Amino acid sequence: MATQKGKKTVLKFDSEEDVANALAKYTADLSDKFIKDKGSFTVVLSGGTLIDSMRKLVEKPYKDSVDWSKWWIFWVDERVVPLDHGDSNYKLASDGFLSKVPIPSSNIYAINDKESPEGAATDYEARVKQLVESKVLPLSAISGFPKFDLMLLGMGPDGHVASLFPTRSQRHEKEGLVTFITDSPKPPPPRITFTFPVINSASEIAMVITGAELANIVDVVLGSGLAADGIPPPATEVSAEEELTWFLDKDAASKLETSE
Ligand SMILES: O=C(O)[C@H](O)[C@@H](O)[C@H](O)[C@H](O)COP(=O)(O)O
Repeated sequence: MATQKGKKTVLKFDSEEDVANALAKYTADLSDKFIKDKGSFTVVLSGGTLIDSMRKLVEKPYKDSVDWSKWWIFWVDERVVPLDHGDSNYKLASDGFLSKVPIPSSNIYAINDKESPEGAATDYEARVKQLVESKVLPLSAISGFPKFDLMLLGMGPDGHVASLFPTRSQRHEKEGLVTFITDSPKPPPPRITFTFPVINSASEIAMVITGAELANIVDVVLGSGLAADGIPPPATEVSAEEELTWFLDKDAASKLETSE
């Protein structure tokens, strides 16, 4: 299957607040576009600070202007803990975002938290495949994998995205849609995660990266692409079929060459 990488754009903002404002407009504009084009908007969330970065989306004008009834929500990775556990990405998103906008609950795809990590990955993959069957999710004409409209991703200081870590095998998974890990270097250990073939089949991807603690890895990923240990950080593998957009605040971009 031919691979095609879309456009890559790097946006730098003076503050995290400016990133949040820009992310809200970007997401609302994509919502309008996809709902106009195909009647739905499929959005894949990360955990971590991303949900806080989405806070402007649940304020005016977007709270009232976005057609939330046409949104479908998924997670790019999830910790295999009860959905009401403090470590759950579902709980994080529910408390900070989903409880504030009227997305139909039947359109929100949380993991089956009664399963083992392997069982939860198998279950999530089956449910994504069912949505392809029912035409909610198209298949990418390039990769043949399910194609989500928008993925909102964070990145760890080691350059991990989702739960695809530099020294773990899951980053190399090329067949399955969803895999699992039981020894995540970032706690908690048990997680499920979309694989790179699914991530990189998305139409649009936003990498939302703020804070000085990520400045080094941002310079590696957007600069040399090689970390000190010589291992390419997983974030260097991220691409979108239409556009990959990096949203950086000044602190996260502080090590980038000014010419970037
Ligand atoms: O489940 C998770 O932990 C996230 O999906 C993870 O991939 C996160 O996006 C990065 O670790 C960045 O986390 P921060 O945004 O908190 O820095």
